Amino acid sequence: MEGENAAMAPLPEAFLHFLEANGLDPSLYTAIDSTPRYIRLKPGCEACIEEVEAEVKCNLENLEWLPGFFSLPPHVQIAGSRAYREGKIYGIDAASGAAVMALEVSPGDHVLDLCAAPGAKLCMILDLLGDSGSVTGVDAARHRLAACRTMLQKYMLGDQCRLFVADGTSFSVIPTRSRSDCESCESGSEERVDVFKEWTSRRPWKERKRAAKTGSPQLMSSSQPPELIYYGHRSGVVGLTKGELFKTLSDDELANHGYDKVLVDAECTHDGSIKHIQKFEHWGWRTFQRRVLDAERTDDLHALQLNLLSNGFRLLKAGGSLVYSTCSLTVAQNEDVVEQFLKENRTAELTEIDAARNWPCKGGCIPKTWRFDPLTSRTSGLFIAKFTKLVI
Ligand SMILES: C[S@@+](CC[C@H](N)C(=O)[O-])C[C@H]1O[C@@H](n2cnc3c(N)ncnc32)[C@H](O)[C@@H]1O
Repeated sequence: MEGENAAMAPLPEAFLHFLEANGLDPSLYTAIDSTPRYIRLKPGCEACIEEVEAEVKCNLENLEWLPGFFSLPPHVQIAGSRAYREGKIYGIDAASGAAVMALEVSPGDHVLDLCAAPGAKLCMILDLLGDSGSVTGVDAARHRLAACRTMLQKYMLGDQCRLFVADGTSFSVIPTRSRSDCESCESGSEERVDVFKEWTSRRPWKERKRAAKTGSPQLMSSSQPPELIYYGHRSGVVGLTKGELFKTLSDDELANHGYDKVLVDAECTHDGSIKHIQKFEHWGWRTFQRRVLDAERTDDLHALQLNLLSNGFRLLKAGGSLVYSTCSLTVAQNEDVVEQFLKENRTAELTEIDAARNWPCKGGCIPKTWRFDPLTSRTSGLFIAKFTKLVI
């Protein structure tokens, strides 16, 4: 069977070609099998560390540079542990945690997560948010966003969150601030009928019939309207009319009424992701070649990444911050996208990430950008850049 006994060394020919074409050193991947696993403790569950250690039969090592994160030996499985089932710990790589920390989420922020599923970073944002503010999660893949909704329910994090199946390159729904905060967003003349009530998982009969008729595409395209698949009772949706929820604003209005923080954890070739590489060891490298390395897809991805970044930035308020990350290590999907984006957006400024001073990672090919990789950082691979929207 293809992929059976596939070892990390030597790497398959197709992957080596991909690395060479992208100027990446294959030795980055020699540490994959010894890279630790990471967990994040749910805030308030600090007392359960010993319980987790006893269950997984190893010590949890505190990551000094990333609050709430612990490393475990690579072979340890957490999915069967009681702490995981009970929602006290999350499985999330430390590099992903760093991307969220770079956002510097403050209580009260309205945060947009433009490629949110399956939701490890979204949950961390919600844990950092405190009792006020909101998080809007968007993803083009319905089944992946449905998994994200399940995760919100498991970790009891849904109150201040709403989830839209939508194309992030054209998504336009503004944050739901309190109505008095946003007078210009109000549609005074609109009759307040048909307002959103408390969310229920049971869709009305009419809606189910419509969905059955049209079918449910797996990936949302930019021509389809966003579909709200979940909202918590403190997400700001309850009490709004459809017209208010989906009201769009001009770019000038967005400068005042856009999101405070935006995360664009963009779709990519996943070539830096340990989880993906290990998945393909199992599935077979031919699948990897077809699904990941295909040149045409890589070109499309570059445009998709730039469009996601540009639209995320458009929805940011002036003075707000955006973090762009990918789990690819290629320059084409990272620094090239950043440079092109800066050329096209004069109000965007690449920003220093203060926390990065303590991160075990390397600088990117342009100043103020960062690269995690298994060899340097003992984490999965991740590129991180942060932008501020200038007030002009
Ligand atoms: C790297 S994953 C995001 C991981 C996620 N941030 C997390 O922490 O769990 C990229 C996501 O982008 C989504 N995606 C791909 N194209 C998209 C688009 N045009 N608009 C929005 N999301 C898209 C994919 O479905 C995928 O879930």
